[in-house]
Amino acid sequence: MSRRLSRSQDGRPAAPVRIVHLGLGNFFRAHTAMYTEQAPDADAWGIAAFTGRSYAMAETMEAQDGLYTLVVQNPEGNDYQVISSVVATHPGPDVEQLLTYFRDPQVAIITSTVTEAGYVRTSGGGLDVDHDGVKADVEALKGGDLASVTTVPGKFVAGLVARREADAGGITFVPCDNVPDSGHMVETVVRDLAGLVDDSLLEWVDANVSFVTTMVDRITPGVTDEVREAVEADTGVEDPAAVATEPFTEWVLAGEFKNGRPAWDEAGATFVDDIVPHELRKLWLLNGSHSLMAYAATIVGRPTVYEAISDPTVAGWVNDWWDVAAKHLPLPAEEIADYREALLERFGNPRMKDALARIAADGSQKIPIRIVPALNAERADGGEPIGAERAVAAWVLHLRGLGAPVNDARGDEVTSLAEGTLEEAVVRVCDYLSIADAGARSSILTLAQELEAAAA
Ligand SMILES: NC(=O)c1ccc[n+]([C@@H]2O[C@H](COP(=O)([O-])OP(=O)(O)OC[C@H]3O[C@@H](n4cnc5c(N)ncnc54)[C@H](O)[C@@H]3O)[C@@H](O)[C@H]2O)c1
Ligand SMILES: O=P(O)(O)OC[C@@H](O)[C@@H](O)[C@H](O)[C@H](O)CO
Repeated sequence: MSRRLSRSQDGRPAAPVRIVHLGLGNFFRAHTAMYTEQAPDADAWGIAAFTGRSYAMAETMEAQDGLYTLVVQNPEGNDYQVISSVVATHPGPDVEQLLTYFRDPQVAIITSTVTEAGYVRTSGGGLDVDHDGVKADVEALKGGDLASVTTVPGKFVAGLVARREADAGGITFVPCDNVPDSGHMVETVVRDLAGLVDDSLLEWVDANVSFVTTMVDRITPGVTDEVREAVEADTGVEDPAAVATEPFTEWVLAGEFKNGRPAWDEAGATFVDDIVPHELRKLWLLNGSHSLMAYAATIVGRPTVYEAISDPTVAGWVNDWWDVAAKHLPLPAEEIADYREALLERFGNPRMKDALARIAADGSQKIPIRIVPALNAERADGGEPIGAERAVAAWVLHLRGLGAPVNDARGDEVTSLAEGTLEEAVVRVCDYLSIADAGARSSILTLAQELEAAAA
């Protein structure tokens, strides 16, 4: 007879809320919440977590007092750990509750994993002021109706307005999405929005708010019934909030904390002054090859990372891309070689069922930062970055309906780029991605034709 998790039965008292998290998804449960759990001062740092737009995970976790099972899928078998750092869960639309936390001087940190698209930016990196949700948030904030905001930047700014009114002191944003210079990214959207609704907030932000940049790494697939069944069979717990992940984990942070932080360093996180090499290593080598496989490997009938990397042709494409990226990474060759080797091992973990359809989502936010910088840099150096160009070619075909389905925050805009003949599609997508080099465009067309011919 299986049981459900509960704090009283599992002997896990709840810590006071000092961290608020936006985006109660799989990755947060596998990574950020786990670091807080493992910090030696975890009993002082409880997390209140909000879902995005839905209610489901908040309700599921509330029913088990925020506890959940973390499943580490080692190649040789699972490890199970009950995580207790999440002490309260709330549906994303409950902005009143979010404001209550912002008004609390004890709350010191706002973490987020809301996907790249959640920060509602233009391709230039600023707040997308033409976005309908942002426009509505501007009006709500101007009218003092803080609880009506719906976008993530809207929630951040509403929270800061509430915190200033409550004179609750310093606070730090710690975004944990796969975005380079993520602290600066959040600072930009917050400042852009604050500037539109209340200029005086900017000065208060200068004095009271800091933005920490992070590099986060732990491959966390969507949860399957197989995972939940293994938890029940092996631990006797029926846990609808269980999440499965790989053994590897990394968290690198840079920046100042205004109001303290957990001893995450003692739980394995690394604090650095210069985060750029760490970000680029991970974003280009791991996420770049992920995106390449998500588009190219699904076209040739490989639906998961494991199946893709086990196919020598796809593995060759990944290596082609890594060869391009390696030339433009500001890192010692040996470090890059070690990371490539480790990635092959991680991708080759047969127990991880990581669907490439998950990774394919929101390519409009990912291809420009994961692939295009190295592609353009190599062309500018007179090289032929075929490994990068193949990723773009595959994305063009993906937008034309081949391979993984399109699920993109800018779906209408980017699929319309790929209409018409393949030649027209390549030109429009290259314009969109700022790939101007004629040789690159011609190579992308040839590679797209080859991939189309190889489609499963
Ligand atoms: N899964 C991984 O392997 C992994 C690893 C490193 C980093 N990340 C980062 O974490 C992010 C989330 O990944 P996940 O696996 O937790 O996904 P997930 O789908 O499990 O969770 C995403 C969360 O973000 C919310 N969300 C989505 N779009 C939003 C929007 N437009 N506005 C507000 N909230 C929104 C969702 O409601 C959900 O709570 C990724 O986009 C990535 O940047 C993921
Ligand atoms: O999470 P996304 O959507 O930004 O990217 C998909 C994957 O590349 C990503 O989730 C990786 O699994 C992760 O970044 C590994 O740390």
